Amino acid sequence: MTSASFKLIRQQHQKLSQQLHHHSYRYHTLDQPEITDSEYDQLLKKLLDIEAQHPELITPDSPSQRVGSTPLSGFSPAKHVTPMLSLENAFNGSDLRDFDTRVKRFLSRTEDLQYLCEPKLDGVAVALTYQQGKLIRGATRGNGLTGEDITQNVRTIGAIPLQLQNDYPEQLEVRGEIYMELEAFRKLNLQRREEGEATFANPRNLTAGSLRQLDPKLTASRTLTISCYGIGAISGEMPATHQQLLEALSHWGFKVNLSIIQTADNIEAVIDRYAELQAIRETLPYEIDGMVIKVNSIALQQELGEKSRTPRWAIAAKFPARQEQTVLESVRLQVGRTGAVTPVANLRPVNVSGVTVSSASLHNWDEISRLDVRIGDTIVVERAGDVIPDIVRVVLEKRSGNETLISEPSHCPSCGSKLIRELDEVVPRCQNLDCPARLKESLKHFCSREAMDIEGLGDRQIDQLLRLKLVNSIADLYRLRREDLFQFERMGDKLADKLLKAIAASKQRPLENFIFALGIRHVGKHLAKLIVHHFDSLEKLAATTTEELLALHEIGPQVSASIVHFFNAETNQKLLQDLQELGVNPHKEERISGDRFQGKTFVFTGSLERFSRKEGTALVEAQGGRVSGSVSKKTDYVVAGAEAGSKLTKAEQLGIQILSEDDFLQLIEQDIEK
Ligand SMILES: NC(=O)c1ccc[n+]([C@@H]2O[C@H](COP(=O)([O-])OP(=O)(O)OC[C@H]3O[C@@H](n4cnc5c(N)ncnc54)[C@H](O)[C@@H]3O)[C@@H](O)[C@H]2O)c1
Ligand SMILES: [Zn+2]
Repeated sequence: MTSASFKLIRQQHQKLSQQLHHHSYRYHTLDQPEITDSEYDQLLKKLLDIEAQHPELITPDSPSQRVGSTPLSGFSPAKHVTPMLSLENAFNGSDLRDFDTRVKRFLSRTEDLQYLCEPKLDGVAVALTYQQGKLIRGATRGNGLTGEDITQNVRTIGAIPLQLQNDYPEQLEVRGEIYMELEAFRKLNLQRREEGEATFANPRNLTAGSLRQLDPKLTASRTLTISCYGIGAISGEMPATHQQLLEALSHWGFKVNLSIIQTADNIEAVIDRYAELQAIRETLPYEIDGMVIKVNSIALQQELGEKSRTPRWAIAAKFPARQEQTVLESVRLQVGRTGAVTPVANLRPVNVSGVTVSSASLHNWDEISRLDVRIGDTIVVERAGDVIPDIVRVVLEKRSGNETLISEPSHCPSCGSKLIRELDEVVPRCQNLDCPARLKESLKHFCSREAMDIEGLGDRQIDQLLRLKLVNSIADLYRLRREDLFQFERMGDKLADKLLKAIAASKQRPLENFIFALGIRHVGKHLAKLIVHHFDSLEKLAATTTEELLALHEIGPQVSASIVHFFNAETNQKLLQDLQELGVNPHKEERISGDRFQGKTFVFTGSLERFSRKEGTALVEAQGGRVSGSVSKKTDYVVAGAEAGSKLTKAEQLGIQILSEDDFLQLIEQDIEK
């Protein structure tokens, strides 16, 4: 090679390194990536390819040698006992076969080589330290050697045990991925979209943002959970295989994805499982961005050891990004119930990994200028967990010059009044309280299932009510007469009766539904529940102060200000009075109900002392859970009282989480406190 061409390669290497450092900082330290993960992975692969050809270019500060990025200074530093590493990447079967070859070349014996295939959850890595079974520290990965101490935030996550169970080791550091389920992510984004707040690009970003901020109340208000996949340190005996280690973790009370983890006896079986997992990716309740393959035997893991940045005994097989190119045809403006005007892109329909996509989120005008996206542009669209996909970037090579700029509107597309954008806001707002678009969104929200649950009043019917001018406010819903409804298209006697009945029935909804239905900014279903737990009646809530609200576990300054502001507004006071006069009488339900145990099955066994079986069952069912009489693979929790027998043994064999009576009550209370 001539010295001139080597110089060129060195320059290329330098440029890639700079780019990678920049993006790694944006992603790991600021939680504000500018490119997608797959674009980052491609850049890294280019760098690795150059370094494979020219090892002399590998310096200790090359992105290929470093994990993560600098920890944030707002947190106390948390030094790791053993480094938290990254994983090498594979993108296809051939990369996996290369991995298998490398592993076998390194090992002195390979007869009992077996792999473990785990889903690669896309969240934030944490190290949880336990002493004598008590959680004493939670830390982020940071740069691998030092992370951030986020103990206070981690403690608010219900799925992280504060106290371990059974025969736990005296010293233990567990590693896992904190993440947010898709449904919770979508709900939160929807709420933020309606309120004109910045939405999150994907659940990982949201998780990182919720964990790495200084107010534990904010962390607690976001429904995060965890999946544990390994350890950093352990006292006492180490299990023989990684699978046994994971089973032990589950036995001690950690959440482990046991049902989806599989062993594979050779690399072809691994590749089959990779395809299988990719096929079920869309059906999982959380985002996975690949599959992690680990050598199952701990002895073999130790023989293989680590490189500077990655272990030799594991690899991450990434899934391809769910991206396609299409054309942005036009932009429509949506007016939310708080008056926020947000832009949505109408796209030429395109199939993105099995789903037809015809619109994408543009988020807000800052985002539009950052992307420099214009009408007529060819763009890259990506599905990343949200119902509405994202625009990743503009394909500049395809720009013809005929594209038109997307300008920020000055007037409301619905009522024509002047829009105002406050300094700290990302979108402009219509200030007109009587704006038809705002009323429509408020009505839709008010009637929705999780709010007043008025069956038969969906989007279409609400459109008609407004068009026929039968309703000019939320209170008007309760003033509707039978004859009014006959102005509807295709309305018969039966249907009209049914609708009137549904409206009347909504007068007796639980208070938490009503508070949620009011559409107070920042008050989602979860907070509405919390508020009802503390204020017995609407009157008490309406008379509250910011100080009183701030004393509650999950309520911060923004939320408390918003609630007080809502009840101080004259129009809202009038609305509440009208509703009361019309007989809307929301009440506090005796037992706090929720959906925290939705899809979960409990089994009670042994003799229970703190509560009866019937009471226990009621508590589980109030949270949407199920109680069964026998233990099977489908059981999620076994609550064991004194002298529990065969059911307990079976649960232990199956690695099902076992709760003492106290653990169970703690689990129930956690929800009520939150
Ligand atoms: N978009 C950007 O600008 C940008 C910048 C930097 C990094 N990234 C992305 O971040 C990732 C790279 O960072 P990385 O070093 O964290 O590597 P990685 O995410 O590829 O792999 C390591 C991580 O995987 C996680 N993990 C999930 N399930 C696991 C399991 N079952 N077993 C073990 N680990 C598991 C752990 O948190 C671990 O730290 C890539 O996805 C990359 O695309 C993106
Ligand atoms: Zn308007």
